[in-house]
Amino acid sequence: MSACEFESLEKSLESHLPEAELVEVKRILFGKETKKLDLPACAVEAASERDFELKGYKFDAAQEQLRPPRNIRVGLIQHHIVLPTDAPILDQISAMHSRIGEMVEVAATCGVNIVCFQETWTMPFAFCTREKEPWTEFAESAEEGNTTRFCQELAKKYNMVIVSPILEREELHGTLWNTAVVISNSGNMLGKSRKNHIPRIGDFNESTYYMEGNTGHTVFQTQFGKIAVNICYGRHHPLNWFMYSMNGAEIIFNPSATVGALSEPMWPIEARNAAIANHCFTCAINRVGTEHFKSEFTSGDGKKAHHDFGHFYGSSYVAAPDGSRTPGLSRTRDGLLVVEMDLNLNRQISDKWSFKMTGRYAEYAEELAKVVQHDFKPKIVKE
Ligand SMILES: NC(=O)NCCC(=O)O
Repeated sequence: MSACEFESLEKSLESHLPEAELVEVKRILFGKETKKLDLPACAVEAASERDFELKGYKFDAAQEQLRPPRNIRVGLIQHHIVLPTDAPILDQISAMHSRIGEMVEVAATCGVNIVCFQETWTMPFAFCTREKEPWTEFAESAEEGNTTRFCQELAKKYNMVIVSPILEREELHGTLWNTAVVISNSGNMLGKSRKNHIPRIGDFNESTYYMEGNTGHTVFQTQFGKIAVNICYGRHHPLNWFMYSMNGAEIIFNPSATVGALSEPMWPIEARNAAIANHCFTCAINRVGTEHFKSEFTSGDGKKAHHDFGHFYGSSYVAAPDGSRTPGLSRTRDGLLVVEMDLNLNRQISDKWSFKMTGRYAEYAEELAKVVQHDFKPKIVKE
């Protein structure tokens, strides 16, 4: 079986382990067995008809005396590109809009309050090619673009906050960015958050296309909680998660596009660790499939030129501040993960572990200010 045919770790464990052992394995692997969420039969039926995986889980928090529970539902959507990469651009974008439209409809049936799509969801991840055309034509205005308009309609119709990561074109200066547009459940655009860290690894030649973000670590106050978006490669930077959390994020989304050979061993750890370290929920989303490009490209590794990027392994999941996590979606199929969470858990875990209270931030700030100076001398004691 090839890596791109292996559907999921959980499925494999479920089909090979005796039941009692499976319970223990899941407890160790996922922190505790996350409760399954009962989803409406019509949603399950629609997902099956529309050929995508639908899974639901629930994170509980303790009942408090002074605060009512703050239960909300998030939806994570992972998907293939719909049309081949050489189809007309508008057709590719429209096909992706229809696919997302039918998945969001199911999310609405499942009571999702905030949905997040994968990184640059309207396009193939063509940055491996280093060709500017036609890929830059996928870029749209975050404020006025068709994709934002499309999401605004969905947000209003379903009373849902939508996080829509796109390739953004800022018309005034012609600058391109990798941007998550955040749309309120009222249908208004709440704002945008640009990708802070651009990869320079493997075929992720993204610095050829767009710039490091300049929107800092914005947090969006929505009706369903304070949310932030740490786009893809930003998940390797603990300080990036940290700064969103310092600005008050209760849920940090990590819309991504990453391939198996490069990052799969890191995937289950990074967002989960960020949830633990920052007393918040994190949501990691990755696309699925293998995308083929007409022109060959090389990977700068001495190997032959090739036409495809490698396998995007999906495996989207949600992690909670207590260190537990949901099982992942499939490595191969489109999917919607619906997760109910009580946001009160963040403060409960903060009171228990107190990482923010015990963090020596003033000391770090002082030392870091010195470290970044060009004449910095490391503090090393020698015999
Ligand atoms: N899209 C993106 O930033 N990918 C970089 C590779 C990775 O972070 O796994």
